[in-house]
Amino acid sequence: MSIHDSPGDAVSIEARHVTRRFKDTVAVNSVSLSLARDQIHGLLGRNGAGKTTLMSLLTAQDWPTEGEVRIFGQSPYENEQVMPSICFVREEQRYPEDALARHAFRAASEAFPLWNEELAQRLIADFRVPMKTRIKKMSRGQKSAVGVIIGIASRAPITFFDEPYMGLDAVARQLFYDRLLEDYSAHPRTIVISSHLIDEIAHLIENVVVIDDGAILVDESAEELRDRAVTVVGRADAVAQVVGNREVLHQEELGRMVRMTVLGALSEQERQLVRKLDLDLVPVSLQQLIVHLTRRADRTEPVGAGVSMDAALSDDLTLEDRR
Ligand SMILES: Nc1ncnc2c1ncn2[C@@H]1O[C@H](COP(=O)(O)OP(=O)(O)OP(=O)(O)O)[C@@H](O)[C@H]1O
Repeated sequence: MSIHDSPGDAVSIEARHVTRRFKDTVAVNSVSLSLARDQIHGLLGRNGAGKTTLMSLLTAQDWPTEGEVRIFGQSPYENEQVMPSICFVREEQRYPEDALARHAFRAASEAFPLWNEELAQRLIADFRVPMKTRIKKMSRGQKSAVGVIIGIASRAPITFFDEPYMGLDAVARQLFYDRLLEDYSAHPRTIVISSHLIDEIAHLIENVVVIDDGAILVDESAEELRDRAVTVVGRADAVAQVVGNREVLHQEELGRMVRMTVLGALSEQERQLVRKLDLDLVPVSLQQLIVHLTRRADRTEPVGAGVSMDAALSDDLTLEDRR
């Protein structure tokens, strides 16, 4: 029995007050995080927020300046039980000078005990990976496809994808999402994806982690997060009546019609009003919500000292309170 088979442990990776400094830059600032096992986590944040650094720490590819990372309850460093459980697909993966795709796949098949060759072959055909071209000479999208295939076919109990879509066209990205979800459903494991294309991966992710300026801003289920805001569509005067003085995240107008996304769930009474006024409620876009939260954090100091998203999103605050 390998360590990830051990029953009862709901957490696959835990970070305790993890800090990573590079000279004057604090890339990750006292982050504490527990990643539930067998879920797909989205790691989101702006450029330079600390995503790649945090991923390197959580996969034990890098050492924290302070704090501790535990994987399946163990210290991962030079731990031969833990390391084969982790596959980290980086944006800029380096391969040996003369390597062909088959060399990379063979190395992965040797490194990851749960590697599935049949799945790998199917993905190679799906992504049309040229098998006779050196990886170095491949296009960006083809290189990304090699990484994505390794990430999926490794079936590693912990798989990280750091912006895996670089250079992949829309068809190939969709293929990646579909194949990942298919294989994850049949073989659940812990997956962490960092991406700027939030709405593209929104349907995949079950838990959302947002990092900003090295600190965790949001760590909650995608469902809970979505429930914190609502989009109301219909006649402008009727929409205004329903949303009251809630904070507006986004608004689009088309003549007398308006589509307004506001913070704060609707009460049953307000839902009745929505029906009476013939308005529509549509699910809120995760991207809009996260863009808003990140912008808010930029305006509100200091994030690390407890200006939590709970406060930012609290239904109890009036617009005036928030200013
Ligand atoms: N090796 C390094 N040496 C010095 N500074 C670094 C190093 N790696 C990262 N940083 C700094 O740490 C901060 C976080 O970088 P990181 O690459 O983790 O961000 P990111 O969220 O992945 O960004 P992006 O979305 O642009 O890829 C940045 O300010 C970056 O300049």
